[in-house]
Amino acid sequence: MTDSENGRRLHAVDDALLRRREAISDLGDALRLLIEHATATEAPTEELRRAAERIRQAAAPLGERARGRHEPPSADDMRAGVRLYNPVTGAGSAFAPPLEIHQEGEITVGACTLGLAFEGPPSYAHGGVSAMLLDQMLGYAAGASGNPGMTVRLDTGYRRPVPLLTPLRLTAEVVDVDGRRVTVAGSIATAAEPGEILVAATGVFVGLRAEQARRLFGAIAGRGEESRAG
Ligand SMILES: CCCCCCCCCCCC(=O)SCCNC(=O)CCNC(=O)[C@H](O)C(C)(C)COP(=O)(O)OP(=O)(O)OC[C@H]1O[C@@H](n2cnc3c(N)ncnc32)[C@H](O)[C@@H]1OP(=O)(O)O
Repeated sequence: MTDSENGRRLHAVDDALLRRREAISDLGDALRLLIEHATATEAPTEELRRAAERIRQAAAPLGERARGRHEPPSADDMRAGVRLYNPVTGAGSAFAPPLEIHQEGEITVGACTLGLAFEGPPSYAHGGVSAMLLDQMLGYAAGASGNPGMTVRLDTGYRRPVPLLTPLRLTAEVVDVDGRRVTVAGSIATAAEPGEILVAATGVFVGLRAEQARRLFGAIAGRGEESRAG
C-alpha cells in the first residue's frame, strides 16, 4: 500500500469512528429524552402500554450484537479518556445528565442540569446523585493533576438541597498529594449563585500499583488503560 493509500484508509477509519461517536451521542440524546418524558409523563395509561411495546421493539436490534464486561466499547479511546457510556459524563449514556467537565488552570469545572429523573426529595436532587457527580469531578481533578486513582473515600456534606431543572456549577481542586494518595475537594452550587455551596465533598484517591492494575483491569490492559479509573 502506498503512503497516500494508507493515509486515505486511516482517514476513512477516522471518519467512520467519528460518525459512530455522533450516532452514539444521538442515541444517548434520544434515550435521555425518553427517560425524562417517561419520568414526567401523565399520559393516559393505554399510551404507557403502547410506548412500552414500541420501546421493546426498538431495543431488540441493539441487543443483537452486544459487548461483554471485559470488552471496551469500540468507539471509546481509553488512552484519550473517551468514555462514551460513563454514567456521569458519557454522551451515549441513557442516564448521564451528562455532566460536562473542563479544566480552568488548577480548577476543574463542571456543568449540568438535572432533570426530574434524578429526583430524591420532591423537586430536589437525590443525595446519591450529588455524590456521584462529585465522585466524577474529584476523580477527574485527580487525573488532570497527573495523579489518576480510584476513590477510596468520599465524604459528602449536604448543606442545602440541589434544585432540579436548574443549571449547576461544580468545582474540584486537588488539595494534597501524598505518595499514591491524592486528596481532592469539590462542591456543587447553582450557576446563578456559584458562591452559595449546596454540597461539599472531600475525596481520597489512590493510584494503583502495576500489579493492582493488572489484577483489576488485566482483561483490558492490552488496550492501554492500566492505571485509569472511572
Ligand atoms: C483527566 C482524567 C480523567 C479521568 C476521570 C476519571 C474519573 C473517575 C471518577 C470515578 C472514580 C471511581 O468511582 S473508582 C470506583 C470506586 N472505588 C473503588 O472501587 C476502589 C476500591 N478500592 C480498592 O480496590 C483498593 O482500595 C485500592 C486498589 C484502590 C487500593 O488498595 P491498596 O493498595 O491495598 O490500598 P492500601 O495499601 O490499603 O492504601 C493505600 C494508601 O491509601 C490510604 N487509604 C486507603 N483507604 C483509605 C481511606 N478510605 N481513606 C483514606 N486513606 C486511605 C492508605 O492509608 C494508604 O496510604 P499510605 O499508607 O500509602 O500512606
